[in-house]
Amino acid sequence: MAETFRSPILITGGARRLGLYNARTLKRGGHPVIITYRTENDELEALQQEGIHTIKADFSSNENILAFIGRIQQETDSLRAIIHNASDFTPDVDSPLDTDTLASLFQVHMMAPWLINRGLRPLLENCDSGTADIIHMTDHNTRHGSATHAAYSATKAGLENMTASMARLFAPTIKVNAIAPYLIIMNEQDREAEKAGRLQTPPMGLAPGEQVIYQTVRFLLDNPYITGATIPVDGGMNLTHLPLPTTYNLMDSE
Ligand SMILES: NC(=O)C1=CN([C@@H]2O[C@H](COP(=O)(O)OP(=O)(O)OC[C@H]3O[C@@H](n4cnc5c(N)ncnc54)[C@H](OP(=O)(O)O)[C@@H]3O)[C@@H](O)[C@H]2O)C=CC1
Ligand SMILES: Nc1nc2c(c(=O)[nH]1)N=C([C@H](O)[C@@H](O)CO)CN2
Repeated sequence: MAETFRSPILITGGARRLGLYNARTLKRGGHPVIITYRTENDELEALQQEGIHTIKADFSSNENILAFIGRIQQETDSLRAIIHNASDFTPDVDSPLDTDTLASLFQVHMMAPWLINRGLRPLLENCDSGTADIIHMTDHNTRHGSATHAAYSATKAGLENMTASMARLFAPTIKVNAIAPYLIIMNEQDREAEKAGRLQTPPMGLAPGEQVIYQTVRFLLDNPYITGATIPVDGGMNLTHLPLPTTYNLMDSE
C-alpha cells in the first residue's frame, strides 16, 4: 500500500516478534515506518524490501542512545509516533551483589525512553497529522512484581510511571500511553514454565498472538483523547491475583 501519511512511526526493537508484526502492519496501513534492531537477523532484508527503514541501535549505553537520537534527527524532521518496544526479558541472577541485570534493564526500559522521548519531542510536535503519540510497552506484572524477574519488573514499573509524567509534560500536542501485556506470544522461558506447570493461565487463555497488541496500538493512535493511560492486554490476569494470606486469623479477634 502506498504511504498515505508523511511523518514516520518509530518502533524500537522492531525486527522480531511483536515489534516486527506492528512494523509490518502499520507500514501496510500507509505509515512510513522506522525500526531499530540490535542483532542482525534474516528478517531485515525483507523489511527493507517492504520499504521499512532499519537502523542498528543498541541502547545499552547513554552514548549509543544519544548517537541514535542524532541519527533520527538527520533522517526525518517529524514523527507521528514512537513505540518503545525494545526490551530484554532477563531473569534475575543468583549472585546477591549482581549489578549488571538491573543496570542493563534500566538502560533499555527507562534510560532509552527517557532520552529518546525528550530528545525527539520537537519531531513529534512537528507531526503532520494532529496529535502525536508515544506508546510504552510495559508489562502486566508491574503491579504485582515477580520472584524471578524482579529487575525486569521494576524497570517496567518505572517506565509505566514515566508514562504518566510524560503525559502531563507533553500534553496537548503529544499523547503518552502504555500497553501492559501478559503472555502474548510464547518465549523459551514460557515453554519451560509451561512444562513445569508454573505458567499461570488467564481467564481468556494463553498467547492470543501479536494482533491483540496491534489492535491496541491502532486504538491509541486513533483516539485523540486518551493520555497517561496503561491499557492491560492480559486476558484478565488481574482477576486471578488473590490477596496475600492475612497475618492474623479472624477467629483470634473473637
Ligand atoms: N512477548 C510477550 O508475550 C510479552 C511482551 N511484553 C513486552 O512487549 C514488547 C515486545 O515483546 P517481544 O516482542 O516479546 O520482545 P523481545 O523480547 O522479542 O524483544 C524485542 C526486541 O528488543 C530488542 N532489544 C533488547 N535489548 C535491547 C537493547 N539493549 N538495545 C536495543 N534493542 C534491544 C531486541 O533486539 P534484537 O533481537 O535485535 O537483539 C528484540 O528484538 C517488549 O517490551 C516486552 O517487554 C510484555 C509482556 C508479554
Ligand atoms: N522483552 C520481553 N518481555 C517479555 C517477554 C518476552 O518474550 N520479551 N515475555 C513475557 C512473558 O510472556 C510473560 O508475560 C509470561 O511469562 C513477559 N515480558
